[in-house]
This record gives sequence, C-alpha cells and structure tokens, in this order.
Amino acid sequence: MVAIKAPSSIDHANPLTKSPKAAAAAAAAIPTVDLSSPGAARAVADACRGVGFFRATNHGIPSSLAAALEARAMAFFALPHEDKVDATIAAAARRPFGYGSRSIGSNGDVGWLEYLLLSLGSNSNSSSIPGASSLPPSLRAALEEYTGAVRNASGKVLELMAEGLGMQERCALRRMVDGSEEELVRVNHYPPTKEEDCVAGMTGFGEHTDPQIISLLRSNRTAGLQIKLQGPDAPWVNVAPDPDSLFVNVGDCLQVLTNGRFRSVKHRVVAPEGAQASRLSVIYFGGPAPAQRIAPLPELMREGEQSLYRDFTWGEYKAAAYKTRLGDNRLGPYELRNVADTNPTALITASKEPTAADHCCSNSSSSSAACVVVQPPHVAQVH
Ligand SMILES: C=C1C[C@]23C[C@@]1(O)CC[C@H]2[C@@]12CC[C@H](O)[C@@](C)(C(=O)O1)[C@H]2[C@@H]3C(=O)O
Ligand SMILES: O=C(O)CCC(=O)C(=O)O
Ligand SMILES: [Fe+2]
Repeated sequence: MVAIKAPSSIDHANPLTKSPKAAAAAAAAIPTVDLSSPGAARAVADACRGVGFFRATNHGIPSSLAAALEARAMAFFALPHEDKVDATIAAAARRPFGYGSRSIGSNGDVGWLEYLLLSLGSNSNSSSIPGASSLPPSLRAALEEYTGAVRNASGKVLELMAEGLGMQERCALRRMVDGSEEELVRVNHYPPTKEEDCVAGMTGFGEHTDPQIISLLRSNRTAGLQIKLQGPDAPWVNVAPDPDSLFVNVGDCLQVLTNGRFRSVKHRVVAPEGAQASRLSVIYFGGPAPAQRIAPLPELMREGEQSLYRDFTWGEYKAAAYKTRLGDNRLGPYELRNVADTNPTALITASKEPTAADHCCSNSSSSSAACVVVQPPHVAQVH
C-alpha cells in the first residue's frame, strides 16, 4: 500500500485517551446489552436514545463463523493487488461494490484501508451473495454463512428496538429491512501505519454517520473505532475492541423514523500504528427498500408532535447521500427548521413510552416548540 498524507483526525485533546481513569469512563459511556436478557428491549431503546450505539452480547452468531470469516478475509487481503481486483470483477460491475483501496465512495474521500463492499442481493431466504461469485470459494462460503447469521441478529435487534419504543408490532422495523434488497456487507482491513510512511495517527475511515437503518459491526482485537457521544461539544471515545460482541449503530433512517428519539451516531476509525496488528472489521448495513417512505412512524408521535424532517424515500436519500462527502451532514437538507430554529440541538426525547393518555404540553395551546425537551450533551459523566 502506498503512503498517503492527509490531515490526522485524531483528537489528541480528547481527555478520554489520556489516562486509565478517563479510558474507563469512556468505556462506561458505551452501553452493553445482553440481547438474551429479559430487560433487553428497554436497554436497547435506552442506548439508542442516548448514544445511538451499543455493544451487544449473546447475539447468536457462533464465534466459529466470525473467526472463519476473519481468517479468510485476512488471507484475501494478503493477496497481490491485481488478484484482489480480479476476484471482485463481478461485484465491481456495480459501483460502489467490489474491492477498494484507500478511496472511499466516489467523492474524494480517502482512508488508510482496503475493503470489500458487497450487496447481499434480493433474496433474503437465499444465502448466495450475487457479487461474491468470483471470490475465492472459501471466503465466499465464510461470508455467506456469516451474513446469514448477522441478518438474524439484526432482525432480533430491530424487534427489540420496536418493543423498546412501545410499538404494537414487534416486526415493524424488521420488516423494513428483510427482503429490502438494500442490505450490504463491508469488510474493512486497516494495515498498521509506519513512521516512515508519515501517516502515524492517520484516519482509517473518516468521521461519518451510516445512512441506513441499522449497522452491526464485528472486529478483531485491534482497536481504532471511535464514536462521538451526542451533543455539539461531546467528546470522541474509543471503543474497546471485542471480537465476541457486535457493535450496533443507529443509522440516519432510524433517527428519522423515530423522529429523533433514536440518534444516528457519528463514528470513525483511526488506523493502527507501528507495532499493532491490522484491524479487520465486518459491518452489516440494513437499509429499507428504495420506495420505502422515511418519515416518523405515526404510532410513535405524541399528540401535537411535529416531524423534525421533510419526508423522503430511501431511494432519494441514498442517491443524495452517495453524492456527499463522508463527513457531510446528510440529514441536514431534510431537517425542518421550525423546531430546531429555537435551539439547533433540540430533539424530542421520550423518557417513557407514549400512551393514548400521554398528552405532551397539556397546559399549552398546542405549541410544538413547547413539546421539545432539549437533550443535554452527554459529556458530564465522562469528563
Ligand atoms: C463518501 C461516501 C462513502 C459512502 C457513500 C458516501 O458518498 C457517503 C456515505 C458513505 C457510506 C458510509 C457507510 C457505509 O460504509 C457506506 C457503504 C454507505 O452506505 O454510506 C459508505 C458509502 C461507500 O463506501 O460507498
Ligand atoms: O471499519 C470499521 O471499524 C468501521 C467502518 C465504518 O464505519 C463503515 O464502514 O461504515
Ligand atoms: Fe460507518
């Protein structure tokens, strides 16, 4: 891999990276949810309202599947460049899919990584991944087995989210992703940066939010993932790698579907340095069907509550998103300013689930702004 020089985006001023105490506080800011526990639905919803990110344990993906995929993917990335390009010819016919190196998307973003990006195709009952046909058979098999399992885990998490939101239909969110033809898998490989490359502290994958509904990430033991806690001045925190867990991200569409109750999380990856091993991550992205209307779910709206967003379809959003740079605020153009004008950080938050008898601002004359609860930045407990 050739050296690239780009401004480092590591937040050296981040107090959380400075001392063991601060690191422990950072870890505590990232919720862990045991998906098999009786309180899982509530814990999932709390995490999505707070950070928009959590570590999931007991997710049901056999560790042997994840380990096999990790080994096959490492072997694939060790191949000569031309072999990797040749093995992904089938997928690369449909950009942005296929093998990529250092360039992310098509608008000039770069990162210290190489990756494989594939669409899982149209048939959620079939394990075959259309663009994987020319991959080494052992990698293809490992990917197909893993993606089958991670799809199930995603379905389970989406059901818990719906339950935690108090929705009547547990399957309502899951149904939006199942069979949508908008599920992706991405395998990212971040080789260690060397001092002589002048890229120490290099951005592996720049700051962004994921545009879809949900993302589920599994990595090897090499650190690098950071998330930004919610709020304009909130710090970035390191996510301690844990190959036995899945890390769940709320995506932009889920933020809109919940009218801001769940928060799409900003995240980025710092490339490993010198003595560290490569980072290998596998991310499943669950998006809705292109024609799916993305707007706050009526069932979640309290009386008098207004949508924070202009409606769009996933097809429209995706087309617009793929024209943006990684770090752009993709939801910005869809935000309705009537609420945010009074306080740009204002988002409606539910401290309890809405019920038929739940009248927000019952003593006010239907002013929507008065229904807004300003969410304080989640920084106090981690400083
Ligand atoms: C710079 C870009 C890469 C990206 C498409 C985009 O124009 C903006 C969103 C990016 C992102 C982030 C999450 C996923 O990794 C991804 C596959 C996605 O759906 O949106 C990437 C896109 C990509 O790598 O093409
Ligand atoms: O590779 C990682 O750890 C995260 C990458 C990521 O956020 C993405 O691919 O969207
Ligand atoms: Fe991401």
